Amino acid sequence: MSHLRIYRDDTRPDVFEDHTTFETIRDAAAEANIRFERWDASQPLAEAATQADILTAYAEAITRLERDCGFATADVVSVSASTPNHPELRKKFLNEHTHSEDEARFFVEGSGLFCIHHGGAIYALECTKGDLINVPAGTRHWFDMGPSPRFVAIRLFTDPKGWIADFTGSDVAARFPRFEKAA
Ligand SMILES: CSCCC(=O)/C(O)=C/O
Ligand SMILES: [Fe+2]
Ligand code: NI
Repeated sequence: MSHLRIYRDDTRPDVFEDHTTFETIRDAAAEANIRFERWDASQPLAEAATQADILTAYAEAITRLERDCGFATADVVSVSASTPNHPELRKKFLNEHTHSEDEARFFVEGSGLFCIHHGGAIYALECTKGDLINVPAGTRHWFDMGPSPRFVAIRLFTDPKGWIADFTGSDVAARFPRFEKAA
């Protein structure tokens, strides 16, 4: 299940506000300008599904996001414990960064933890299959796929160059709990 914990960024992370229902997660996330929705993710995907297969299976959702939100391109990030370089991939997203465009991700399989740093708080949002998250441009955040990852996420971009991040240089991500869920 999706799960949101909200920590203060200036205290120990053992005190937090906990949200476990869709409505309370959506409303609390909206305080940080995070869009959180549940979308249909019931398209069957073969174990060996390629990026093109996944984009085709979810073409309708992608077209809707492109039309309504101005995204120009989409790609797929699919990582599992058998992905050879998954520890390096985990590290790539693990430090606080921003993007010059909105970060929209649609989880069609598995789960991962988005941490958004906004207004003196850390919004740690575990996204699972069917979740659509949009983190606005310029928002400090990081993402943890965990030590034994399993997720497939569709990423939408307005810049055809794809994923470009500006790292803040902050060590804040290291002060909050990691995503430890096993695949
Ligand atoms: C869940 S998609 C991979 C993570 C990513 O693209 C990103 O920018 C994390 O902050
Ligand atoms: Fe990001
Ligand atoms: Ni949970």
